[in-house]
Amino acid sequence: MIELFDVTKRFGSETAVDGISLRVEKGEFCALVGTSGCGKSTTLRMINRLIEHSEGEIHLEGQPVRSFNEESLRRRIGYAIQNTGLFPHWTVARNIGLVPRLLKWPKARILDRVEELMGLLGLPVEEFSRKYPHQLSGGQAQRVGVARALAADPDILLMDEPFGALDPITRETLQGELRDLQARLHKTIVFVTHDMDEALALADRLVVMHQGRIVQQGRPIDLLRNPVDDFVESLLGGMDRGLKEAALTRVSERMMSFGPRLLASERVSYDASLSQALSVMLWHRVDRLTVVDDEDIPIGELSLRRLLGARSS
Ligand SMILES: Nc1ncnc2c1ncn2[C@@H]1O[C@H](COP(=O)(O)OP(=O)(O)OP(=O)(O)O)[C@@H](O)[C@H]1O
Repeated sequence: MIELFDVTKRFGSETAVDGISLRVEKGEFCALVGTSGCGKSTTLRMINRLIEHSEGEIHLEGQPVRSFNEESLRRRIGYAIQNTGLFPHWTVARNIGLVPRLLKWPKARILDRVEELMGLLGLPVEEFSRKYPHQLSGGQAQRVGVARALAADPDILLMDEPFGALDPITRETLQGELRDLQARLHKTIVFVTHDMDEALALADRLVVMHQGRIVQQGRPIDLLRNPVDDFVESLLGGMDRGLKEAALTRVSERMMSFGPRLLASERVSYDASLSQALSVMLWHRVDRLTVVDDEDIPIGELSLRRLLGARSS
């Protein structure tokens, strides 16, 4: 668990972070969003003490972060950043093993861990372990960055725009993989991003910052439905909020289980989002879809009325 109590950071006369309080539960995925310069990266870096806070308290598992020495912070907190920060003259394997080496793990254990992580991040050992960062694509380099952040099996992962420089398809793939990793490894993640769709898709808790302060935080769906002011509303997509909300709702939440009836001509998975279902309806000019399970077996129906939230079909 990470807790910030009334934390302020000043750089000279400038206040970058202004009295913020935040609690990220164990295993929670928290996304920090806001306009450029609002203090997101500074907040992240105060958690692992790359930047020292000026006022307030930051706690990890109930202990002040200042009471941890450098080694135990390295062990507990992984850090991944946009341009990966990989050492250009080190191989992929050596880059991933950085923190375990600093922690003086035995060589064989480091090797095992590096290979395990390369497997986890979809980087075949034979192909990649001896490559250098300049021989990697952007997406591969980001995977190495995430593997390195996970190397010492930290409870906490801090990620600053880790997929920022990637094309939309690679980015979406890595987002999906991060979501799967999170589901399997239950890390506590604080994630900074400029991309609202990325934040909405990944976060359990969304934290909106503006000029060094937190203006609203909560579940993405709650912020979409009840933004506190015009700033939050426009940051969350203004008129597109309805589509963003539909992207967060599964077909299974709105479908009608089958009674005996005619199948609709077009199908959609129970696990698709309402925005995907709406897209299928628009594309095929139909107002009802057959809902299918993972084996493509019909299990229900979604009508446009139900998609829009009406109770009867
Ligand atoms: N080391 C520093 N020295 C002086 N000022 C700094 C330093 N780091 C950040 N700042 C200032 O603090 C404010 C917050 O910066 P920060 O990088 O945290 O914002 P951000 O929300 O992450 O922005 P972006 O989305 O553009 O990365 C900015 O005004 C920035 O200029």
